[in-house]
Amino acid sequence: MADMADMGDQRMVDGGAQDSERAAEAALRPKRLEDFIGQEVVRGQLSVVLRSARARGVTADHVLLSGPPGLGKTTLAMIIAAEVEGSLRLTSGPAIQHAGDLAAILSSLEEGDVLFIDEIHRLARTAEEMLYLAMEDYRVDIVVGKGPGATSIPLSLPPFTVVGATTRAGLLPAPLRDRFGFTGHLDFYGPGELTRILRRSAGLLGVDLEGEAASELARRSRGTPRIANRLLRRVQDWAEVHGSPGRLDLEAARGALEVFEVDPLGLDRLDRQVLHALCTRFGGGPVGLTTLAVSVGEEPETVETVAEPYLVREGLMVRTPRGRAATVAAYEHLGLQAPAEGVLFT
Ligand SMILES: Nc1ncnc2c1ncn2[C@@H]1O[C@H](COP(=O)(O)OP(=O)(O)OP(=O)(O)O)[C@@H](O)[C@H]1O
Ligand SMILES: [Mg+2]
Repeated sequence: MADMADMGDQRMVDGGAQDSERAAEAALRPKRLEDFIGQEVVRGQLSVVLRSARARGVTADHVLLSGPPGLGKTTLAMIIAAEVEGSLRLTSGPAIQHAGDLAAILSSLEEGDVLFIDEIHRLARTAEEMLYLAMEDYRVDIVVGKGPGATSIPLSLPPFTVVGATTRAGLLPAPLRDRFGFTGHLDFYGPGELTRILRRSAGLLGVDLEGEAASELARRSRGTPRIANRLLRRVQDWAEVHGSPGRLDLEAARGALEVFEVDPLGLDRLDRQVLHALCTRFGGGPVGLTTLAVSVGEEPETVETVAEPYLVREGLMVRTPRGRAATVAAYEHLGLQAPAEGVLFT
């Protein structure tokens, strides 16, 4: 794998993990499609796309992956490169400030390379237009010189595959979306899938994860493999300091969940803050996304892409034409008294 030397803003590439977290994640990433657990629909479709390309001896179609953080977009991008036996080149929307940055990357591609563009919805406008041309016609226009004397030299590119990842597919301009031959949307994992992921990770870490402990962690992982793997490491820590290293039973799982204040539904700090603000400051809503985000000191985009999808999926929050609203279940979950009057969603 030939990673780009300057990956720009590293933080963007892996969703904000620190170095140690990043290394731990990398160690647990499935490397082939057959090791990727869950997401049966997307996995099946991808398998067809990749196998067909291989059978025909052509470069695989461009692939767009969308979905909330930590569900496996980067992992799948790496798997695609491995499956097509192409070198993986990594970059991200925010790392490409100017069209020239993208031109430099494109002009260095080799046949069959997989260019992974994380957070593709954050590409600069000019870069986006350059990417259309590159994806469709395998061509890039290199501008030489400045001002009136500038000329553009067309450069043809070898066939390659773009894999774009985004937490916000809705933000991609239609012309860009249309240039992807296949779009896969990743959704939250069910407890059964998370249990399998946890077992696999425990195997790789060389720890003995008992069945009940695995189920408990799976239920409290917010439908997210990244979180499941993190919790597993915290349970490992707990077992270590409580004198049973490597033995992860229900007691260790519950102990760790308590020490690290994991909510019974697996909600994290931001989830709870958003829900709490919605219930206590806005009377359950509906309230506009921006107002809600400001009240918890976050960007609207963060609330919308990181917290909201899971709250909606768990039936704690609903999206209405007039804004976000809490459900009765949200009040119950927070141990709050639901208002006697007003619009309340069940
Ligand atoms: N289906 C899966 N099976 C096993 N492990 C998985 C699966 N999906 C994700 N993981 C694990 O979860 C971690 C996070 O996955 P990944 O980095 O691919 O998420 P992402 O969707 O790219 O997140 P972000 O939007 O924050 O970049 C990885 O370490 C990987 O090992
Ligand atoms: Mg990622």
